[in-house]
Amino acid sequence: MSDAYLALEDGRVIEARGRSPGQTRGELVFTTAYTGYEESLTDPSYEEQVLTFSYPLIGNYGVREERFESDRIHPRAAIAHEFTEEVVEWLDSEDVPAIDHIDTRDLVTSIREEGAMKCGIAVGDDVTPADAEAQLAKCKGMSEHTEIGAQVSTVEHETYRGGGEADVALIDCGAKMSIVDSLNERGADVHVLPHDTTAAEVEELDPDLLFISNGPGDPANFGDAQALVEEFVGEIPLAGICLGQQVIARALGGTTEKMDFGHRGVNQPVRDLNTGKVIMTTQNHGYTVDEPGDLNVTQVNVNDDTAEGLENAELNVITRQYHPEAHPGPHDSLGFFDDVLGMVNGTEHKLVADD
Ligand SMILES: NC(=O)CC[C@H](N)C(=O)O
Repeated sequence: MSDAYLALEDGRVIEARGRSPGQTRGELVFTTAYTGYEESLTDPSYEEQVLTFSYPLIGNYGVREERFESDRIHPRAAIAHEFTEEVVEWLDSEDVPAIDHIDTRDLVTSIREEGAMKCGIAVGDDVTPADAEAQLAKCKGMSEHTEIGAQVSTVEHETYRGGGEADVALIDCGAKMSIVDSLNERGADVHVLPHDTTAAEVEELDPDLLFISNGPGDPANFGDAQALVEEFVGEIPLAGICLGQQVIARALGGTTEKMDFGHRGVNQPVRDLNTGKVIMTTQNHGYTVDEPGDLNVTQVNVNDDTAEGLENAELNVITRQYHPEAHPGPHDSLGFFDDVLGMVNGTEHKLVADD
């Protein structure tokens, strides 16, 4: 155990119990997910953020690598009311500072009232409140992380075979592995490509579908992915999840904006406007599509009416703001991947023969 301080943008410095040492900073956000801490901590979309778990006990069913969504922990620090020893060992092994024995109800209420805010954290035997404040002073806003794509994306083209029924070019803006798995399970081969892949490189691959992944930070900082969408829309089917929806909307004349505190959890209600049906979804985002451009809003968040699903049937584009791949969370929306691959089967662009 060691000293620990959390300095907030609202001027407060909160004392906590230190569990994993270090000094860092990031955008302070919270998730209401009551399960799936391994998946959340390895979700690349949390890069440059400090993740607060509102659920009070984190780590109660251990740490298993097969549940990881990427090869490392992405939040810069983690906060809970209580972390188990096993999860603390994992955080410590990756040099990710962690604090607990903190009133997370109060912290979450502050974030809800004042919005996601910058914070500084100092954990160690001799740290002082001034150390946490010094970290806060150096903290950048999410939009200022202009090179965040390079921090999370693959550098090399990697192929994950699923049966050869379609070739999907997945632009890795910080992709969760479950997206690859969901496509592989449905027979598609997935080519995971760097965030700054050029149109010429995509043309050479000649995929059946261009898929823009989830990812951290401001979608405005993913200009290369946006350029690909602008290049290939109407030529091949397009799909996107979370940041992918935002990038595709921007490419098709839409706009995005920062939300106050975002949506992070595993029980966000989404209404489909065609069927009237409400499903429970997994979410992790702080930006949202404001104007959808050439896309139609097909699904909305029940709590705040923000755009959760966008489509353009003529151009063969389907996107979701939430995470249909789950991991963690409910499986209500796995059918999204069938709909996406259905666009491939329904078009003449299917290049890989079935038989
Ligand atoms: N999970 C994601 O892809 C997050 C998208 C984007 N970084 C946001 O915060 O809105």
